[in-house]
Amino acid sequence: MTARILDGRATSAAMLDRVREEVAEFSREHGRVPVLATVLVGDDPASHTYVRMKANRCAKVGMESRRVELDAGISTETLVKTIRELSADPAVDGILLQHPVPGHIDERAAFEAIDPAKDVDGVTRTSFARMAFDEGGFASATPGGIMALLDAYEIPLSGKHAVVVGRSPILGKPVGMLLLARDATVTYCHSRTRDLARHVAQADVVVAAVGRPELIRGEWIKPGAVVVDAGYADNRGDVEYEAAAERASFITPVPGGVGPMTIATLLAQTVRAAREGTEK
Ligand SMILES: Nc1nc2c(c(=O)[nH]1)N[C@@H](CN(C=O)c1ccc(C(=O)N[C@@H](CCC(=O)O)C(=O)O)cc1)CN2
Repeated sequence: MTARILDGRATSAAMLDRVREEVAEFSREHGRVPVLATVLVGDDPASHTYVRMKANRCAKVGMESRRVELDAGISTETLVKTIRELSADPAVDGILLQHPVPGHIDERAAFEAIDPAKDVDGVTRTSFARMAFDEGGFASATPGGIMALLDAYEIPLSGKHAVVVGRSPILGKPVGMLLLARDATVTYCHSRTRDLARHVAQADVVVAAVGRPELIRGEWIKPGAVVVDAGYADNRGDVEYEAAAERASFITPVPGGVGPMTIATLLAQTVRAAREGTEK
């Protein structure tokens, strides 16, 4: 079997076309465009690239982005204060704090300073709980993007065994919850899992979200499985792509799979936040 590609570039482009229309409609109705504030701490080149990509995509759909760049040495208190100010600013609709922040900063405290109504990246406890209870909060951007990609290809999930490799709060954990909400049977694997290969080999759907290039060997993939690779370290996936593609029915490439869907989801959720903000 040779897998069909789950094309995140094409799917996200279609999503962004819809976002562009929604932005135009919002602008006609409210006389302004939605605003996404991005907060970046420090000099990590990859993080700078991702924030720049987000700002570029905002411009392409007619949305405004406001970039806040902070010195690597700032304290948690200063970061929290900056984010609280953005949360209180009526001109800002959505807030994104680029992960990771430098090690001395309490990232959780910084995430929690985001008003849940503006948490378009789905990183707060409130968003997580709303996701877990299926109460319509903002999804974490990458998990939301993964679900949108699976839906675009009409991949059935109900009753399927999904194995999520990784348990980070903004990726592995929430994607498992979203799969569970769609009636998949979910197994989480992580760094202490014994015999990862055995678990992966049982999966109808594999979501690789560990950030360790090619950790998942192609020969582990069950023939016909759907493989979603959310790895992005150095633009390399967590899955041994060529070998996995020989066995899978569908597979995401890296680049061109999950990454573009992450940004499209972030922007879609920003327009939604802007709309919901005006309904209050
Ligand atoms: N606050 C957040 N921080 C981080 C997130 C996140 O969702 N929220 N995810 C990652 C990084 N990330 C977004 O921030 C991200 C990574 C990769 C891509 C992407 O589209 N990659 C392209 C390839 C890159 C290129 O074209 O140069 C691809 O896969 O095709 C988007 C977003 C960690 N931090």
